[in-house]
Amino acid sequence: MLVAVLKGAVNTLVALSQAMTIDAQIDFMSLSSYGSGSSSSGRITVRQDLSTDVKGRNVLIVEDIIDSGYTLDWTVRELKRRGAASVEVFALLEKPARRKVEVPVKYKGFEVPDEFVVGFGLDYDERFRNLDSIAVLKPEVYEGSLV
Ligand SMILES: O=P(O)(O)OC[C@H]1O[C@H](OP(=O)(O)OP(=O)(O)O)[C@H](O)[C@@H]1O
Ligand code: HPA
Repeated sequence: MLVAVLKGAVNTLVALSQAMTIDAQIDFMSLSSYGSGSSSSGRITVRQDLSTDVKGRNVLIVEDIIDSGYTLDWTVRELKRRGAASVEVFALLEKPARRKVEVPVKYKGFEVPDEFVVGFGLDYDERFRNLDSIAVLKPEVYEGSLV
């Protein structure tokens, strides 16, 4: 089954699941650690939990971006703790320069530089998620002068 980490992974989940040729169940977990900043607080908040018991299930976590790795590390541990038979990861984007925790990623999309990116589900302070492509946010925006 696919487990998308909302909100950011919503577009990635749609694109990935529609490209798959096998039947896959879908569920969602809404996690947050960024709030209105551009770096992780390191504290994961569960805004909304899965509706499925993952015990005994083969899970593919679908993430939009791995930055510090804190969100993914927490998610992998949590799904294993709940008894998933296997837990693997698909990540559309990775930002290696910012990594604090290493988590194995089976299916990788693209590496991005150490810049804050938005669009295709990714936000800055809940903005820009509905851009149809991924863009680098000008630092002036998150450094304050345009907010
Ligand atoms: O590797 P990390 O440093 O943990 O960052 C990655 C996570 O941060 C973002 O989520 P966020 O907490 O902003 O919530 P959102 O998906 O609702 O935007 C993104 O969607 C990832 O889930
Ligand atoms: O670069 C990013 N953009 C949006 N959300 C994020 N969450 C972690 N890194 C990012």
